Amino acid sequence: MQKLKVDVAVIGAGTAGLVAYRSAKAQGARAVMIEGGPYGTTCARVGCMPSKLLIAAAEAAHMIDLAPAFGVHAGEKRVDGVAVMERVRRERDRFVGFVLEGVDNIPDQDKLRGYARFTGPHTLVVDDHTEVEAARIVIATGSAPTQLPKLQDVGPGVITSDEVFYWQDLPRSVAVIGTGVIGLELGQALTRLGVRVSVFARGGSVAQLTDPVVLRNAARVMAEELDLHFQSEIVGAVQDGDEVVLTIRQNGEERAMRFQYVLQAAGRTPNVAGIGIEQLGLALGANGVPLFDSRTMQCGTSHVFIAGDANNERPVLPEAADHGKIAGDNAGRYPDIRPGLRRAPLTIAFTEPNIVSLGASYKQLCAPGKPKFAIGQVSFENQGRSRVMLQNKGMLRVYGEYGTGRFLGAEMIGPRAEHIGHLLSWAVQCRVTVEQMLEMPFYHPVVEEGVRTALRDLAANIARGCSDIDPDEVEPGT
Ligand SMILES: Cc1cc2nc3c(=O)[nH]c(=O)nc-3n(C[C@H](O)[C@H](O)[C@H](O)COP(=O)(O)OP(=O)(O)OC[C@H]3O[C@@H](n4cnc5c(N)ncnc54)[C@H](O)[C@@H]3O)c2cc1C
Ligand SMILES: NC(=O)c1ccc[n+]([C@@H]2O[C@H](COP(=O)([O-])OP(=O)(O)OC[C@H]3O[C@@H](n4cnc5c(N)ncnc54)[C@H](O)[C@@H]3O)[C@@H](O)[C@H]2O)c1
Repeated sequence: MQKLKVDVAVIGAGTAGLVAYRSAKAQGARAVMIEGGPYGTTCARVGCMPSKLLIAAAEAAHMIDLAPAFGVHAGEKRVDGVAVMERVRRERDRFVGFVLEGVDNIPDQDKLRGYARFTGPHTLVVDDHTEVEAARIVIATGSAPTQLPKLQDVGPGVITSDEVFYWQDLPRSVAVIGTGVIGLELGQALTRLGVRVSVFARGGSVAQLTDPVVLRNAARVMAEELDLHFQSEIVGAVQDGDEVVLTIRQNGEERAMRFQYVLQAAGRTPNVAGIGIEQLGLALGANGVPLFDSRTMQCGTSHVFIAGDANNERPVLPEAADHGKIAGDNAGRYPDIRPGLRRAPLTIAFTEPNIVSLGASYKQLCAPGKPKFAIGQVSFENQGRSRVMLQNKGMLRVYGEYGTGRFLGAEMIGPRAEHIGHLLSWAVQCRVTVEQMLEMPFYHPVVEEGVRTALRDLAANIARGCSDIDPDEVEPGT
């Protein structure tokens, strides 16, 4: 077996791992990056980029459906599934190509191919061909789609999002399990592209929303377009030829339905099982993830750091990059550990309307021991510009601190919310007050005028010292 001795070993060459490797090198460390799967990152290969490519095609199809309401008629709509998927794969491969170029530029002696597992606190074995002794280690192993026990070993018709972006054609029908970000983004996109889609949720969650008022609104808005079934339990599934017979229990009644595919979108599990993590002797938290400091990415006081989806803190791309930088810097300059830059939280589901949370969530603000907070809100149903664009759906709720008047966060479903989310998360990070936000420019006619309405409502409630919160609405959603 080949033996290697390094300052820093990074496990995983995804976004977090690549950034961690480069950051450790920049600190002057002798570093090696270990990758067991294909290079190219989850984001570019089977995540952010191909999903947004599919959504872009769906938006084009949707504009044709919407056009007659403006008096514009485009003729008969035809979706060429082969061409749609060919563009998704071609453009995806282009994005992956940029990542591969970056990997090619890393010296060969710094790259190891194979799956790493711990054999001791400082030792890793890679696919039984190399033993690595590392003074410090960064775990950046990402996450994998959660496999539902009721759908195990059914057959080729039960898939995850990983398979979707290798399709050669659009399927006839898909059952989506889960109303999280993946389920709603892909479920809506496929519906708009003419695929028969039904979405099943075991509870009532909608993407990352926790504010019960926004959540109810979002459930209604999404159900206007999607065949959405909340409170549905999977009873079982059987592969029958090229279809899956899926049995669902809803309101005590069982129903069997046929779909070409059943897409599991029930969350992602951090890849920390099966890598010998117990060899590290670290305290483990939920999902077996070592307890770590989210400012330094250090696990306990050890020489081990954890970054990206592997730590399950905020499993989105910008956070993976930030985690990787902090972990790599600290692993490189160990034992000089420093807190790195953490930004205001921001998550965006690229559904239409977009679903966004930023800053402190409603659920976080409702946590035991937290002081009361003020709420302001606006509906986009009669908002000027939203109506002009025929996108007058959804609502925004904004949160502020009594006394200081500081802006704390927001949850929303609404038009252009991906941009409004940025604006508001920057305000959270700048720690401005609601009054200061209202002193900023607002053009006309823009969706941001709706944001101003919500902020005015919030400012008034802060000034009054109380909000009109319905007691039925204080229980945060999930
Ligand atoms: C369908 C989908 C859509 C998404 N859309 C968005 C979006 O729009 N915006 C957004 O911000 N985020 C999005 N995300 C989330 C985003 O893709 C992830 O948060 C991000 O890619 C995580 O990066 P990472 O470096 O932690 O993991 P990865 O990129 O998965 O890297 C982990 C690497 O570790 C390797 N590995 C695992 N175990 C081992 C081992 N034992 N030894 C060696 N190598 C190992 C894996 O092969 C992998 O290459 C999406 C995710 C999905 C699935
Ligand atoms: N736009 C984006 O930023 C984006 C897009 C896609 C994915 N992602 C990332 O990928 C992660 C995974 O996405 P996701 O949609 O799979 O997860 P999610 O956590 O957003 O949603 C999971 C869904 O599955 C349901 N569920 C969980 N366990 C279940 C069970 N046993 N049976 C039935 N349903 C069950 C949940 O109720 C929920 O509706 C997200 O957390 C996000 O970080 C981000």
